Amino acid sequence: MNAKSKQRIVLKVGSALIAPDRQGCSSRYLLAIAQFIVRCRGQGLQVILVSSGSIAAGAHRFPLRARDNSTSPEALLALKKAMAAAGQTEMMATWDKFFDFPTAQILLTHGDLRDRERYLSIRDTISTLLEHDILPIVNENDTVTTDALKVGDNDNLSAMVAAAADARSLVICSDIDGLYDKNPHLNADAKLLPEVTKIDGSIYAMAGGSHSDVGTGGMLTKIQAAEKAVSHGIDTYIVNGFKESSFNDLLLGKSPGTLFRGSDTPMLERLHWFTHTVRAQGEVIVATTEEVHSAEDCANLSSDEVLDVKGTFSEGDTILLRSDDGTRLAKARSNYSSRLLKFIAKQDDSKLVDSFTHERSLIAPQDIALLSPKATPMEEKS
Ligand SMILES: Nc1ncnc2c1ncn2[C@@H]1O[C@H](COP(=O)(O)OP(=O)(O)O)[C@@H](O)[C@H]1O
Ligand SMILES: N[C@@H](CCC(=O)OP(=O)(O)O)C(=O)O
Repeated sequence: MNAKSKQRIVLKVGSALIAPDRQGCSSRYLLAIAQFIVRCRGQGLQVILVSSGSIAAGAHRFPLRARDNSTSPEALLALKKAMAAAGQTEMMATWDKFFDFPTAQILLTHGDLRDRERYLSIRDTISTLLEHDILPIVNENDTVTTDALKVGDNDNLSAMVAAAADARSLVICSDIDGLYDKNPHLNADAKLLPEVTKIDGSIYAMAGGSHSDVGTGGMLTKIQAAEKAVSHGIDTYIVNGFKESSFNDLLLGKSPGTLFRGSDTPMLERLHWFTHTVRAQGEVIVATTEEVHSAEDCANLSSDEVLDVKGTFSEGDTILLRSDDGTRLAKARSNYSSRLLKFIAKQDDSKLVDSFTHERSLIAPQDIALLSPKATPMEEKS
């Protein structure tokens, strides 16, 4: 990590702040956020903005269709994508008006981030923009995404971007003060957690979904994002973006909401990308947990240890290694397609198996990430 990139901050802004009334973009909350960005840059920080809100901002362009209850799910999805396309330009124009420095639009899908070559290209572009004092504004490319291609929410996207940019901190601006021990919209006695030192099942259990009709994911996706970011050494804040005081506090070095402190022992860059950004396209079931203890065990997996192959994947795709009792063991890259792997695993003829595997192991040794046995929702999503 070079010293310069440690000065980077990623700011994620939720839809409710962009278009609070679904009547196009509003400067009501964005002014304070824009001032925060200007002041961060004034302090020598490089800022990357991850801005949600294209759908919320574009909704008012489709008043009749959006209110029509008879619209099919397919037509609704097409409508959302059209709203995103129309709203994205409006949102970029709105942000642009606040600044006397240039902004640049970056639209990404998960398909871009999980491909190593494209990922590295995204990283280079972000760095080049920052070196030229241009503010990158990132959003998911909602118009082209499908279920298989999308990240699905901008909390996780912002953590992936923060890791790619090697940021020092990630600030997630929401419509609430931070993470509470239970959903405060449903529980009057909910308490705010000022700091979370360890993200485990008990933290995920506190998170509920979104109550608004513009937010995506609620607290669950924010915790997933924090888990991704802290393992990269990135301090992650969830703050209330409606309150100007949140930004004043942050500038004074105070945490106005919930802080998840970045790990002192961050994962290696490629391993982090593989663990937290790439998703598995299929599963390989092995006989017992005992067989996979280390990355070396994975790399040496033999065909008779493979019990089953699930899903359809190609050579070079990422797979999840699971034991037959369901334990998640590792994420790894397969050297074989699912069809060929199934065929090899079924063979009793060891000579035939050897003819396939003597030059190439089943699992590619350079990309293996061991997983903790207790799956968290973050891992289930990866
Ligand atoms: N434990 C919790 N603490 C705080 N908010 C929670 C919790 N569980 C669920 N929520 C919901 O998450 C919402 C914030 O997420 P979301 O609606 O997706 O907004 P954003 O647009 O900021 O991403 C809160 O307003 C609240 O309704
Ligand atoms: N990409 C979508 C936003 C998705 C999203 O995560 O929204 P939010 O929960 O408001 O941050 C859009 O621009 O409308």
